[in-house]
Amino acid sequence: MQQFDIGIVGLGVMGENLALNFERNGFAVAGFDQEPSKRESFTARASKARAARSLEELVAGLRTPRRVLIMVPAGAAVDAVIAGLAPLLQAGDVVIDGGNTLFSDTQRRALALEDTGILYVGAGVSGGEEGALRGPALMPGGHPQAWPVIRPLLQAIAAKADDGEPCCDWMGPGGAGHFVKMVHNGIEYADMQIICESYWLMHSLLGMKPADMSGVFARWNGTELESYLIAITSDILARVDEDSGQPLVDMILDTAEQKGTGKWASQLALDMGVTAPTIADAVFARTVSAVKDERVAAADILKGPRRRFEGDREAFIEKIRRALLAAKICAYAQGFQLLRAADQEHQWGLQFGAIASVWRAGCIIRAKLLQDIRAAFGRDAQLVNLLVDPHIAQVMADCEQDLREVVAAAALHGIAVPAFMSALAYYDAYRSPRLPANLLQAQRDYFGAHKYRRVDRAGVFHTHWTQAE
Ligand SMILES: NC(=O)C1=CN([C@@H]2O[C@H](COP(=O)(O)OP(=O)(O)OC[C@H]3O[C@@H](n4cnc5c(N)ncnc54)[C@H](OP(=O)(O)O)[C@@H]3O)[C@@H](O)[C@H]2O)C=CC1
Ligand SMILES: O=C(CO)[C@H](O)[C@H](O)COP(=O)(O)O
Repeated sequence: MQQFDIGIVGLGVMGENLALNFERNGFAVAGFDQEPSKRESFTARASKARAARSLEELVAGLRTPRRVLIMVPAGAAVDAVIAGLAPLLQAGDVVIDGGNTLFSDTQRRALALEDTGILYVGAGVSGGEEGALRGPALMPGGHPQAWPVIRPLLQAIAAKADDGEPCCDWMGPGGAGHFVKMVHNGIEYADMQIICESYWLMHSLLGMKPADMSGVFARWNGTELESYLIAITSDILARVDEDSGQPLVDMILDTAEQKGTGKWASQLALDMGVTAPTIADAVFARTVSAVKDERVAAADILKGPRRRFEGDREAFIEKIRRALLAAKICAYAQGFQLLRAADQEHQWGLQFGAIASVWRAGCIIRAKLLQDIRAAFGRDAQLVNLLVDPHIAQVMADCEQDLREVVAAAALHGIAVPAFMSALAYYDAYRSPRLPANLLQAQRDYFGAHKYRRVDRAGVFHTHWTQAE
């Protein structure tokens, strides 16, 4: 009997919780996982949802047009699931990949399914385990005919912003949904890194203990910085390790891992010629953390300053807060630049205000600041850079001196704050009518006859630099 509204393939952290979310919202759900223990735990947690023993059984139980959500690890597993599903489905059925898939893989898969009439969707899903269960932010994109078929279900399970709007909107055709999610994660990487750098400055420069820093982050969460990541940072810093009795954060090895979305965002920024250094530096901050043994050995060889912090500690904590706000804005500016470039290249018709809207709740980067960002794109939907919106530019003007002082203090005390530094460099470069690229062009022309353009007349020019005048 065809009784299920949606089938979910992959009942791991995300798939199982999304299934329970659909069920709570009144939808009949069937799930399948290749791992029998996952099917059992799913059946145990669900009230009416069923675990199928095969893809055939899953598909046979779905109402038409069938809706199948794939929540397996990105890459080969998605291809394997599609290969299993496609022969079982028919034209008009919808397949949604909700994993963190590279957008070009989504475009490739959509193209491969085109002749079958199966409507393929790549949906960004954010919110982690808790978000999946209680209400994630959803960023679907792909075959436009799929949207009316999946919209009622996705908008029902999505987080709701303060104004009641569901944090789920159609991003555009092709790989638009997965591209938007990748940029979300790039911003997530940068935001996490500047929060870590703030913690590290308070630890290294001010000698603060995690419990005290937890209080600082809790206080900050009552300001313009209010966000999920600031809130969880406060919680994390307050947690005591049951085994050692020490703050748990001090017992965690300082080597960061990553699954690839921040790297893709940085690679694509380079490919598209978009300046996104704070996102890239957040990725590099993870890679340098990962070479722990090298860092420990280098610490005995490489010298740095030995200074103590002298100054007003409370005033410096406030400077860090304001630097964090400025750097966070720079990270968002870079993320939206990336979206803008991709939109121009792929003609997706991305609505930047709607994207900011969707990120207001449910997702990992949810933050009060997104209200301002949404308002900025409301004032000018084609805003060339978030930084030049009048309100955002004023916030930057209010905080830029704090960012400078925090970066300067870090540099003078030998504390690595790469994301803060690159945010400041981005801001200064972007607001500079002149940069030293004139000399760079001359160097390129000198050694490679690459030519340059002049400030006083049109055309391209080459100078025989080694010939006497
Ligand atoms: N965890 C998170 O916070 C978030 C994750 N995501 C993305 O969502 C996707 C899923 O993540 P997550 O739930 O954490 O991953 P998990 O590893 O927890 O779950 C994936 C599940 O899919 C199963 N699976 C793998 N291949 C197949 C297959 N061919 N057929 C059926 N089942 C299969 C796995 O089984 P087995 O264990 O046997 O391999 C596993 O049970 C990923 O792309 C991830 O990046 C997105 C947002 C947040
Ligand atoms: O997509 C997510 C949140 O939005 C996932 O949690 C993702 O795993 C985070 O990336 P990484 O594992 O590389 O830190």
